[in-house]
Amino acid sequence: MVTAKVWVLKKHFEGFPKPSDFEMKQVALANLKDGELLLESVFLSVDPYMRPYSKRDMKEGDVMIGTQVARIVESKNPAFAVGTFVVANRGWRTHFISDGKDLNLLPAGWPESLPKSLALGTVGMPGLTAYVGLFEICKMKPGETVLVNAAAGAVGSVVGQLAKIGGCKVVGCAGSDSKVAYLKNIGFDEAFNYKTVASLDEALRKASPDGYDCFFDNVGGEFASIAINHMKKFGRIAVCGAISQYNDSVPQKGPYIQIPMIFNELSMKGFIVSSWHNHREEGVKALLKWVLEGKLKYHEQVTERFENMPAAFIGMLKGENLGKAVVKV
Ligand SMILES: NC(=O)C1=CN([C@@H]2O[C@H](COP(=O)(O)OP(=O)(O)OC[C@H]3O[C@@H](n4cnc5c(N)ncnc54)[C@H](OP(=O)(O)O)[C@@H]3O)[C@@H](O)[C@H]2O)C=CC1
Ligand SMILES: CCCCCC(=O)/C=C/[C@H]1[C@H](O)CC(=O)[C@@H]1CCCCCCC(=O)O
Repeated sequence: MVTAKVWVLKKHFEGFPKPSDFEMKQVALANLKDGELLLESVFLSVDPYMRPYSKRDMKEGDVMIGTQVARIVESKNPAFAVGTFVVANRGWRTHFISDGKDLNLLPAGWPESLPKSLALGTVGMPGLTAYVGLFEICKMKPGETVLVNAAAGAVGSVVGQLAKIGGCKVVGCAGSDSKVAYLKNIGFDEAFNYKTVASLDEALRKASPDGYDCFFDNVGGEFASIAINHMKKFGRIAVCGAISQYNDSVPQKGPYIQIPMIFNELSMKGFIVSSWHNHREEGVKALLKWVLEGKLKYHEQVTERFENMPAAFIGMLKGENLGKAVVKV
Protein backbone atom coordinates (compact mmCIF):
# COMPACT_ATOMS: atom_id res chain seq x y z
CA MET A 1 0.00 0.00 0.00
CA VAL A 2 1.24 3.52 -0.86
CA THR A 3 0.94 6.46 1.51
CA ALA A 4 0.59 9.84 -0.20
CA LYS A 5 1.59 13.13 1.36
CA VAL A 6 -0.91 15.94 0.75
CA TRP A 7 -1.09 19.61 1.71
CA VAL A 8 -4.48 20.85 2.91
CA LEU A 9 -5.82 24.36 3.44
CA LYS A 10 -5.95 24.37 7.23
CA LYS A 11 -7.20 27.92 7.60
CA HIS A 12 -8.62 30.24 4.94
CA PHE A 13 -6.09 32.92 4.03
CA GLU A 14 -6.58 36.30 5.63
CA GLY A 15 -4.52 38.81 3.71
CA PHE A 16 -1.20 37.34 2.63
CA PRO A 17 -0.98 33.50 2.97
CA LYS A 18 1.27 32.26 5.78
CA PRO A 19 2.83 28.86 6.51
CA SER A 20 0.43 28.13 9.38
CA ASP A 21 -2.53 28.28 6.93
CA PHE A 22 -1.36 24.92 5.51
CA GLU A 23 -1.07 21.44 6.99
CA MET A 24 0.67 18.40 5.56
CA LYS A 25 -1.15 15.10 6.01
CA GLN A 26 -0.63 11.46 5.05
CA VAL A 27 -3.29 9.58 3.11
CA ALA A 28 -3.24 5.82 2.56
CA LEU A 29 -4.14 4.93 -1.03
CA ALA A 30 -6.21 1.83 -1.83
CA ASN A 31 -4.86 -1.00 -3.96
CA LEU A 32 -5.45 -0.48 -7.69
CA LYS A 33 -8.61 -1.81 -9.30
CA ASP A 34 -8.76 -2.88 -12.94
CA GLY A 35 -8.56 0.18 -15.21
CA GLU A 36 -6.73 2.27 -12.62
CA LEU A 37 -3.24 3.80 -12.43
CA LEU A 38 -0.97 4.87 -9.60
CA LEU A 39 0.92 8.09 -10.27
CA GLU A 40 3.67 10.00 -8.48
CA SER A 41 3.98 13.76 -8.85
CA VAL A 42 7.36 14.78 -10.23
CA PHE A 43 6.80 18.54 -10.56
CA LEU A 44 3.98 20.55 -8.97
CA SER A 45 2.90 24.01 -10.05
CA VAL A 46 2.31 26.94 -7.72
CA ASP A 47 0.15 29.61 -9.37
CA PRO A 48 -1.44 32.94 -8.38
CA TYR A 49 -4.98 31.62 -9.05
CA MET A 50 -4.70 29.36 -5.99
CA ARG A 51 -5.12 32.45 -3.81
CA PRO A 52 -8.47 33.79 -5.22
CA TYR A 53 -9.86 30.34 -6.11
CA SER A 54 -9.21 29.02 -2.58
CA LYS A 55 -11.51 31.74 -1.26
CA ARG A 56 -14.18 31.11 -3.88
CA ASP A 57 -14.16 27.30 -4.13
CA MET A 58 -12.45 25.66 -1.16
CA LYS A 59 -13.32 24.89 2.41
CA GLU A 60 -10.88 24.41 5.25
CA GLY A 61 -9.49 20.86 5.22
CA ASP A 62 -9.60 20.53 1.41
CA VAL A 63 -6.45 19.47 -0.42
CA MET A 64 -4.85 22.51 -2.08
CA ILE A 65 -5.81 22.83 -5.76
CA GLY A 66 -3.19 22.59 -8.49
CA THR A 67 -1.64 20.76 -11.38
CA GLN A 68 1.36 18.45 -11.67
CA VAL A 69 3.54 16.56 -14.08
CA ALA A 70 3.28 12.99 -12.83
CA ARG A 71 4.79 9.62 -13.75
CA ILE A 72 2.78 6.43 -13.94
CA VAL A 73 4.35 4.00 -11.47
CA GLU A 74 1.79 1.19 -11.64
CA SER A 75 -0.85 0.46 -14.27
CA LYS A 76 -3.90 -1.75 -14.43
CA ASN A 77 -5.06 0.16 -17.51
CA PRO A 78 -3.77 -1.18 -20.85
CA ALA A 79 -4.02 2.31 -22.42
CA PHE A 80 -1.27 3.67 -20.09
CA ALA A 81 2.22 2.22 -19.75
CA VAL A 82 4.33 2.46 -16.59
CA GLY A 83 6.91 5.25 -16.97
CA THR A 84 4.64 7.55 -19.02
CA PHE A 85 4.61 11.22 -17.95
CA VAL A 86 1.31 13.09 -17.90
CA VAL A 87 -0.16 16.42 -16.78
CA ALA A 88 -2.85 16.08 -14.12
CA ASN A 89 -4.98 18.42 -12.04
CA ARG A 90 -5.01 16.58 -8.72
CA GLY A 91 -3.83 19.17 -6.23
CA TRP A 92 -0.88 19.21 -3.86
CA ARG A 93 -0.29 15.44 -3.55
CA THR A 94 2.80 13.26 -3.93
CA HIS A 95 0.79 10.26 -5.20
CA PHE A 96 -2.73 9.66 -6.51
CA ILE A 97 -4.89 7.10 -8.28
CA SER A 98 -6.58 7.82 -11.63
CA ASP A 99 -8.73 5.98 -14.13
CA GLY A 100 -6.83 7.83 -16.89
CA LYS A 101 -9.73 10.02 -17.98
CA ASP A 102 -8.40 13.14 -16.28
CA LEU A 103 -4.83 12.86 -17.59
CA ASN A 104 -3.18 14.71 -20.50
CA LEU A 105 -0.13 13.33 -22.25
CA LEU A 106 2.76 15.71 -22.88
CA PRO A 107 2.42 17.31 -26.34
CA ALA A 108 3.59 15.21 -29.30
CA GLY A 109 7.22 15.80 -30.27
CA TRP A 110 8.39 16.57 -26.72
CA PRO A 111 12.13 15.79 -26.80
CA GLU A 112 13.77 13.90 -23.92
CA SER A 113 16.19 16.84 -23.43
CA LEU A 114 13.41 19.35 -22.66
CA PRO A 115 12.45 19.69 -18.97
CA LYS A 116 9.04 18.10 -18.44
CA SER A 117 8.22 20.86 -15.96
CA LEU A 118 7.73 23.20 -18.95
CA ALA A 119 4.37 21.48 -19.42
CA LEU A 120 3.30 23.49 -16.33
CA GLY A 121 4.76 26.75 -17.65
CA THR A 122 5.99 28.01 -21.01
CA VAL A 123 4.51 25.04 -22.89
CA GLY A 124 1.54 24.68 -20.56
CA MET A 125 -1.32 26.69 -19.11
CA PRO A 126 0.67 29.96 -18.53
CA GLY A 127 2.20 29.89 -22.04
CA LEU A 128 -1.20 29.26 -23.54
CA THR A 129 -2.59 32.17 -21.52
CA ALA A 130 -0.02 34.47 -23.13
CA TYR A 131 -0.85 33.05 -26.58
CA VAL A 132 -4.63 33.43 -26.25
CA GLY A 133 -4.40 36.82 -24.55
CA LEU A 134 -2.17 38.33 -27.23
CA PHE A 135 -3.51 36.77 -30.39
CA GLU A 136 -7.21 36.36 -29.54
CA ILE A 137 -7.97 39.02 -26.91
CA CYS A 138 -5.55 41.84 -27.83
CA LYS A 139 -5.55 40.86 -31.52
CA MET A 140 -1.96 42.12 -31.65
CA LYS A 141 -0.69 43.20 -35.08
CA PRO A 142 2.91 43.66 -36.35
CA GLY A 143 4.29 47.13 -35.70
CA GLU A 144 2.18 47.73 -32.60
CA THR A 145 3.42 48.50 -29.09
CA VAL A 146 2.58 46.00 -26.33
CA LEU A 147 2.75 46.62 -22.58
CA VAL A 148 2.87 43.76 -20.05
CA ASN A 149 3.26 43.78 -16.27
CA ALA A 150 4.50 40.95 -14.01
CA ALA A 151 6.63 40.60 -17.13
CA ALA A 152 9.35 38.36 -15.69
CA GLY A 153 6.85 35.74 -14.52
CA ALA A 154 5.42 32.62 -16.15
CA VAL A 155 2.80 34.38 -18.30
CA GLY A 156 4.47 37.77 -18.73
CA SER A 157 7.82 36.44 -19.97
CA VAL A 158 6.00 34.54 -22.73
CA VAL A 159 3.80 37.55 -23.57
CA GLY A 160 6.85 39.74 -24.22
CA GLN A 161 8.60 37.17 -26.37
CA LEU A 162 5.48 36.33 -28.41
CA ALA A 163 5.00 40.05 -29.01
CA LYS A 164 8.55 40.22 -30.40
CA ILE A 165 7.96 37.12 -32.53
CA GLY A 166 4.82 38.88 -33.81
CA GLY A 167 6.81 41.97 -34.88
CA CYS A 168 5.81 44.34 -32.06
CA LYS A 169 7.68 46.71 -29.76
CA VAL A 170 7.36 45.40 -26.20
CA VAL A 171 7.57 47.19 -22.87
CA GLY A 172 7.59 45.24 -19.61
CA CYS A 173 7.83 45.96 -15.93
CA ALA A 174 8.85 43.80 -12.99
CA GLY A 175 9.67 44.13 -9.32
CA SER A 176 13.48 43.91 -9.19
CA ASP A 177 16.51 45.14 -11.14
CA SER A 178 17.64 41.58 -11.86
CA LYS A 179 14.23 40.82 -13.37
CA VAL A 180 14.51 43.97 -15.50
CA ALA A 181 17.95 42.81 -16.72
CA TYR A 182 16.42 39.42 -17.59
CA LEU A 183 13.67 41.10 -19.62
CA LYS A 184 16.24 43.01 -21.67
CA ASN A 185 18.16 39.76 -22.12
CA ILE A 186 15.16 37.95 -23.60
CA GLY A 187 14.42 40.76 -26.05
CA PHE A 188 12.11 43.29 -24.39
CA ASP A 189 12.70 46.70 -26.00
CA GLU A 190 12.09 48.61 -22.77
CA ALA A 191 11.79 47.43 -19.18
CA PHE A 192 11.59 49.11 -15.78
CA ASN A 193 11.32 48.26 -12.09
CA TYR A 194 7.84 49.36 -11.03
CA LYS A 195 8.89 49.36 -7.38
CA THR A 196 11.73 51.88 -7.74
CA VAL A 197 10.68 54.30 -10.52
CA ALA A 198 9.85 57.75 -9.15
CA SER A 199 6.60 57.83 -11.13
CA LEU A 200 4.79 55.00 -12.96
CA ASP A 201 3.17 57.60 -15.18
CA GLU A 202 6.56 58.99 -16.25
CA ALA A 203 8.08 55.53 -16.70
CA LEU A 204 5.23 54.47 -19.01
CA ARG A 205 5.49 57.70 -21.01
CA LYS A 206 9.28 57.44 -21.30
CA ALA A 207 9.14 53.79 -22.46
CA SER A 208 6.65 54.61 -25.21
CA PRO A 209 5.93 58.33 -25.71
CA ASP A 210 3.27 57.51 -28.35
CA GLY A 211 1.41 55.16 -25.98
CA TYR A 212 0.36 51.52 -26.23
CA ASP A 213 -1.84 49.60 -28.66
CA CYS A 214 -2.10 46.50 -26.45
CA PHE A 215 -1.91 46.14 -22.69
CA PHE A 216 -1.66 42.62 -21.25
CA ASP A 217 -2.64 43.18 -17.63
CA ASN A 218 -1.52 40.59 -15.07
CA VAL A 219 -1.58 42.93 -12.09
CA GLY A 220 -4.67 45.19 -12.01
CA GLY A 221 -5.00 47.80 -9.24
CA GLU A 222 -2.97 51.00 -9.31
CA PHE A 223 -0.72 50.01 -12.22
CA ALA A 224 -3.67 49.27 -14.51
CA SER A 225 -5.41 52.50 -13.50
CA ILE A 226 -2.36 54.50 -14.58
CA ALA A 227 -1.59 52.45 -17.70
CA ILE A 228 -5.09 52.93 -19.10
CA ASN A 229 -4.29 56.61 -19.57
CA HIS A 230 -1.39 55.65 -21.86
CA MET A 231 -3.44 53.63 -24.32
CA LYS A 232 -3.57 54.74 -27.95
CA LYS A 233 -6.85 55.32 -29.76
CA PHE A 234 -8.68 51.97 -30.21
CA GLY A 235 -6.24 50.26 -27.84
CA ARG A 236 -7.03 46.78 -26.52
CA ILE A 237 -6.59 45.57 -22.95
CA ALA A 238 -6.47 41.86 -22.05
CA VAL A 239 -7.49 41.56 -18.40
CA CYS A 240 -5.62 38.39 -17.51
CA GLY A 241 -4.97 38.72 -13.78
CA ALA A 242 -5.12 41.12 -10.87
CA ILE A 243 -2.41 39.80 -8.56
CA SER A 244 -2.02 43.17 -6.81
CA GLN A 245 -5.54 42.65 -5.44
CA TYR A 246 -5.62 38.93 -4.55
CA ASN A 247 -4.44 39.42 -0.96
CA ASP A 248 -6.57 42.44 -0.18
CA SER A 249 -8.91 42.03 2.79
CA VAL A 250 -10.54 45.36 1.94
CA PRO A 251 -11.22 45.97 -1.80
CA GLN A 252 -9.17 48.80 -3.35
CA LYS A 253 -11.07 51.90 -4.51
CA GLY A 254 -10.92 53.62 -7.98
CA PRO A 255 -9.70 55.70 -9.91
CA TYR A 256 -12.35 54.80 -12.40
CA ILE A 257 -11.72 53.90 -15.98
CA GLN A 258 -14.73 55.13 -17.95
CA ILE A 259 -13.36 58.49 -19.15
CA PRO A 260 -10.14 57.17 -20.78
CA MET A 261 -12.09 54.20 -22.17
CA ILE A 262 -14.54 56.53 -23.91
CA PHE A 263 -12.08 59.17 -25.10
CA ASN A 264 -9.79 56.57 -26.68
CA GLU A 265 -12.53 54.09 -27.66
CA LEU A 266 -10.70 51.28 -25.86
CA SER A 267 -11.67 47.61 -25.69
CA MET A 268 -11.11 45.72 -22.43
CA LYS A 269 -11.83 42.00 -22.08
CA GLY A 270 -11.30 39.61 -19.20
CA PHE A 271 -10.56 35.99 -20.05
CA ILE A 272 -9.96 32.59 -18.50
CA VAL A 273 -7.63 30.50 -20.62
CA SER A 274 -9.47 27.24 -19.98
CA SER A 275 -12.49 28.66 -21.83
CA TRP A 276 -10.29 28.81 -24.94
CA HIS A 277 -9.68 25.05 -25.06
CA ASN A 278 -10.37 25.03 -28.81
CA HIS A 279 -7.06 26.94 -29.20
CA ARG A 280 -5.15 24.58 -26.91
CA GLU A 281 -3.72 22.17 -29.46
CA GLU A 282 -2.64 24.88 -31.92
CA GLY A 283 -1.24 27.06 -29.10
CA VAL A 284 0.78 24.36 -27.36
CA LYS A 285 2.17 23.16 -30.69
CA ALA A 286 3.30 26.70 -31.59
CA LEU A 287 4.84 27.28 -28.14
CA LEU A 288 6.77 24.01 -28.27
CA LYS A 289 8.04 24.82 -31.78
CA TRP A 290 9.26 28.28 -30.72
CA VAL A 291 11.00 26.82 -27.65
CA LEU A 292 12.74 24.19 -29.77
CA GLU A 293 13.80 26.83 -32.32
CA GLY A 294 15.29 28.93 -29.50
CA LYS A 295 12.91 31.82 -30.22
CA LEU A 296 11.07 31.43 -26.91
CA LYS A 297 13.39 31.35 -23.90
CA TYR A 298 12.32 30.03 -20.52
CA HIS A 299 13.46 30.23 -16.92
CA GLU A 300 12.08 28.21 -14.03
CA GLN A 301 12.23 28.89 -10.31
CA VAL A 302 12.55 25.35 -9.01
CA THR A 303 11.96 24.75 -5.29
CA GLU A 304 13.15 21.34 -4.09
CA ARG A 305 10.95 18.98 -2.04
CA PHE A 306 7.22 18.58 -1.61
CA GLU A 307 7.53 19.77 2.00
CA ASN A 308 8.32 23.25 0.63
CA MET A 309 5.07 23.70 -1.36
CA PRO A 310 3.72 26.47 0.92
CA ALA A 311 7.06 28.30 0.87
CA ALA A 312 7.18 28.13 -2.94
CA PHE A 313 3.60 29.41 -3.20
CA ILE A 314 4.13 32.26 -0.74
CA GLY A 315 7.47 33.12 -2.38
CA MET A 316 5.81 33.34 -5.81
CA LEU A 317 3.12 35.69 -4.47
CA LYS A 318 5.91 37.85 -2.98
CA GLY A 319 7.73 37.98 -6.34
CA GLU A 320 10.65 35.69 -5.47
CA ASN A 321 10.28 33.78 -8.75
CA LEU A 322 11.95 34.49 -12.08
CA GLY A 323 9.89 32.72 -14.72
CA LYS A 324 7.62 29.83 -13.73
CA ALA A 325 7.56 28.74 -10.10
CA VAL A 326 7.50 24.95 -9.73
CA VAL A 327 8.28 22.44 -7.02
CA LYS A 328 10.39 19.36 -7.74
CA VAL A 329 9.09 16.61 -5.49
N1 LIG B 1 -6.85 34.58 -16.97
C1 LIG B 1 -6.21 33.42 -16.98
O1 LIG B 1 -6.65 32.45 -17.57
C2 LIG B 1 -4.91 33.31 -16.28
C3 LIG B 1 -4.50 34.36 -15.51
N2 LIG B 1 -3.28 34.30 -14.88
C4 LIG B 1 -2.88 35.49 -14.13
O2 LIG B 1 -1.70 35.99 -14.70
C5 LIG B 1 -0.94 36.65 -13.71
C6 LIG B 1 0.50 36.12 -13.74
O3 LIG B 1 0.46 34.74 -13.40
P1 LIG B 1 1.81 33.87 -13.47
O4 LIG B 1 2.58 34.27 -14.66
O5 LIG B 1 1.44 32.47 -13.29
O6 LIG B 1 2.57 34.36 -12.18
P2 LIG B 1 4.05 34.93 -12.12
O7 LIG B 1 5.00 33.86 -12.51
O8 LIG B 1 4.08 36.21 -12.86
O9 LIG B 1 4.24 35.19 -10.56
C7 LIG B 1 3.54 36.19 -9.94
C8 LIG B 1 4.31 37.53 -10.03
O10 LIG B 1 3.41 38.59 -9.76
C9 LIG B 1 4.16 39.70 -9.33
N3 LIG B 1 3.42 40.38 -8.26
C10 LIG B 1 3.08 39.91 -7.06
N4 LIG B 1 2.42 40.84 -6.34
C11 LIG B 1 2.37 41.94 -7.11
C12 LIG B 1 1.85 43.25 -6.93
N5 LIG B 1 1.22 43.61 -5.81
N6 LIG B 1 1.98 44.13 -7.93
C13 LIG B 1 2.61 43.79 -9.07
N7 LIG B 1 3.13 42.56 -9.31
C14 LIG B 1 3.01 41.66 -8.34
C15 LIG B 1 5.50 39.19 -8.84
O11 LIG B 1 6.52 39.67 -9.70
P3 LIG B 1 7.24 41.09 -9.48
O12 LIG B 1 8.57 40.80 -8.86
O13 LIG B 1 7.35 41.64 -10.85
O14 LIG B 1 6.38 41.91 -8.57
C16 LIG B 1 5.39 37.68 -8.98
O15 LIG B 1 6.58 37.09 -9.37
C17 LIG B 1 -1.67 36.43 -12.40
O16 LIG B 1 -2.44 37.57 -12.13
C18 LIG B 1 -2.55 35.24 -12.69
O17 LIG B 1 -3.68 35.18 -11.86
C19 LIG B 1 -2.46 33.23 -14.99
C20 LIG B 1 -2.84 32.15 -15.73
C21 LIG B 1 -4.11 32.08 -16.40
C1 LIG C 1 -9.99 37.06 -9.95
C2 LIG C 1 -9.30 35.75 -10.19
C3 LIG C 1 -8.46 35.78 -11.42
C4 LIG C 1 -7.68 34.51 -11.56
C5 LIG C 1 -7.03 34.49 -12.86
C6 LIG C 1 -6.26 33.20 -13.01
O1 LIG C 1 -5.10 33.13 -12.63
C7 LIG C 1 -6.96 32.11 -13.62
C8 LIG C 1 -6.38 30.93 -13.78
C9 LIG C 1 -7.11 29.79 -14.38
C10 LIG C 1 -6.61 29.51 -15.77
O2 LIG C 1 -7.28 30.21 -16.70
C11 LIG C 1 -6.86 28.07 -16.00
C12 LIG C 1 -6.80 27.48 -14.71
O3 LIG C 1 -6.61 26.31 -14.54
C13 LIG C 1 -6.91 28.52 -13.65
C14 LIG C 1 -8.06 28.25 -12.75
C15 LIG C 1 -7.94 27.00 -11.98
C16 LIG C 1 -9.17 26.72 -11.21
C17 LIG C 1 -9.00 25.55 -10.34
C18 LIG C 1 -10.31 24.96 -10.05
C19 LIG C 1 -10.28 24.08 -8.87
C20 LIG C 1 -9.77 22.70 -9.08
O4 LIG C 1 -8.79 22.47 -9.80
O5 LIG C 1 -10.30 21.80 -8.45
